[in-house]
Amino acid sequence: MIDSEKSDKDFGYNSISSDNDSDESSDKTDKKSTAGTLTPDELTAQGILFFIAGYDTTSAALTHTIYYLSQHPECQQKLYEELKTCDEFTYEKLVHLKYLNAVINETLRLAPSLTRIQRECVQDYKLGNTGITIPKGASIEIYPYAIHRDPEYWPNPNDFIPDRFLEPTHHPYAFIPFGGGPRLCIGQRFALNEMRMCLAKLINKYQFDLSNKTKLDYFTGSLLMSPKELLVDIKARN
Ligand code: HEM
Repeated sequence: MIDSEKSDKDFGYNSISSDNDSDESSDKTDKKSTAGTLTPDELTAQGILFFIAGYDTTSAALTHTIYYLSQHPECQQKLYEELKTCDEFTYEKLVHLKYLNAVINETLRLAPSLTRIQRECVQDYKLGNTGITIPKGASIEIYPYAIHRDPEYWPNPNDFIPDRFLEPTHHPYAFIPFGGGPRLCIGQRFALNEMRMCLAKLINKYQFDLSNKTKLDYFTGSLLMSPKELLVDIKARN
């Protein structure tokens, strides 16, 4: 869906933490890595990033999916019916379940785990015919949350309507839960597989309903849309 073949230069910007500047923020005493190697600081940073980027994002997305499905029992039923048509839950089979994928996409549209993507402009860049020039050095903040709810691209933008992803016609950059360009989320495929498997197993066995304790509160002060907890009623299906 996203043209990740395009280079950042096509858009006039580079990722903030590009290879060239990655050493600037690290301890001056830390040895610079040479091509093909990582310093201990870089290894630690990558390890921490994988925990934050790889765990919290997916758990937030799964929490939101259960929340929306509890709010919309008709969508949950439709998903359950689709799952019943699948003889075994394998990655290969789940990837073809259209409604399951639509539910996940619609969840990531309404609640993109990462609300903000950052870039730094590396050269003056004219923004089409808008008359706006982004100056070199400017920090660029891209808000998937706002783009995903723009009524210009999404009719009834605040409503949970998985069907809109069955035959999607949206502009590719109107849906960017995993970012875009060369720094697109490296874990996108893994995360989607993980979510498909987890949801298939959960919805196949259990029914989730809103309870009078259901309330979505978020941890604040982070880039992540990270729910504190989700209390819902759970019934085992027969
Ligand atoms: C639903 C789950 C996930 C969402 C919504 C998500 C979203 C994102 C977004 C928006 C970015 C920034 C992309 C950009 O700057 O253009 C990103 C980067 C990244 N993600 Fe994910 N992510 C998810 C799961 C994962 C998983 C499972 C992993 C690892 C196993 C992962 C690893 C990373 C890493 C390492 C980066 C930095 C890539 C770079 O700067 O080159 N993410 N993710």
